[in-house]
Amino acid sequence: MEVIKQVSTIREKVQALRCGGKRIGFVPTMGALHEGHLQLLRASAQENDVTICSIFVNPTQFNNPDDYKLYPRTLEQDVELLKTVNCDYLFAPGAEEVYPQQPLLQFSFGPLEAVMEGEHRPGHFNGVATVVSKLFHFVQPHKAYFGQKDLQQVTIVRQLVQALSFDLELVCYPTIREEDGLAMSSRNKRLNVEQRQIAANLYNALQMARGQLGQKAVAAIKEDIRNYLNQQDQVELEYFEVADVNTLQPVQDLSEVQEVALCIAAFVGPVRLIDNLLVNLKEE
Ligand SMILES: Nc1ncnc2c1ncn2[C@@H]1O[C@H](COP(=O)(O)OP(=O)(O)OP(=O)(O)O)[C@@H](O)[C@H]1O
Ligand SMILES: CC(C)(CO)[C@@H](O)C(=O)[O-]
Ligand code: BAL
Repeated sequence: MEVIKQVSTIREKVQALRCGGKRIGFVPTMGALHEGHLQLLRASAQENDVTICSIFVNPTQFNNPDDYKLYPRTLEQDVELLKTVNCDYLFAPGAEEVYPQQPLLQFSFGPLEAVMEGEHRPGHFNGVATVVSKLFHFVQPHKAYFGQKDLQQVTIVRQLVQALSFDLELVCYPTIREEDGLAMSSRNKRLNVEQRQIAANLYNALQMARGQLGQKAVAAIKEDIRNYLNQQDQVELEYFEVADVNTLQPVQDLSEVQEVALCIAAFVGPVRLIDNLLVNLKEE
């Protein structure tokens, strides 16, 4: 596997690959790789001639300076993991490569960014859209791989791809979980042993909500989830939402939708985690 740090080098490499008729799969990440990332990388290696992974902890998408400063960075370990999944190139640029000038772009995703992560992390999706657009230009993938754990992100990126006519296929893979149900996440590395155990309650809460869907009104389910998580030490719920899976807008009346996304964001100790479950109401 070749590690590339410069934008000019990745551009040259990609141009040569495309001229040679190679199909490029791309997995953008912020590193501290885990099985969730590896699943995306394996899929890319299977479905494309060449796989490029990027690792860039993108400053413009962090609304909280501590979150940026403390984000896990494990590059050496990541390189070893990437070799195990047949990744061909790691693109790991510095911030000065990606942002030679202050980015001034303003994206607008309408109602999609007014809820959940967009509402609670001001500027977050502007930063994601900026860096993903740049990465797509640098890497020019035929296929780009994202995870369902960041459901709102993949929905926004889908809108971005359409709006800017990126010539690529976007694919989304299901959330990989630990044995107790906790969604794998790089930020889990910041949890201490006690917080790591407590964190599984986010998944328990989602399962509890799923079980109540046919029995209770949305408002009552939300109240139960808030009460359940309030009882847990070191957990502070930021939001729990029942959203239409297509628009991610809050659902009041379950009879009006076919499939919902149960979405949660909560602090466990100092670490903010998110998770979601998709539920097809007609199949429940
Ligand atoms: N548990 C998971 N299952 C499937 N895909 C995942 C999982 N965790 C992350 N991904 C996907 O991997 C890609 C890179 O994500 P990222 O590097 O931010 O990792 P992360 O684990 O989501 O970290 P964090 O949530 O702490 O930022 C994203 O498309 C993300 O949705
Ligand atoms: C897509 C992404 C790599 C953009 O920085 C990031 O938001 C992530 O890792 O999900
Ligand atoms: N994993 C999504 C990117 C972020 O939390 O900033």
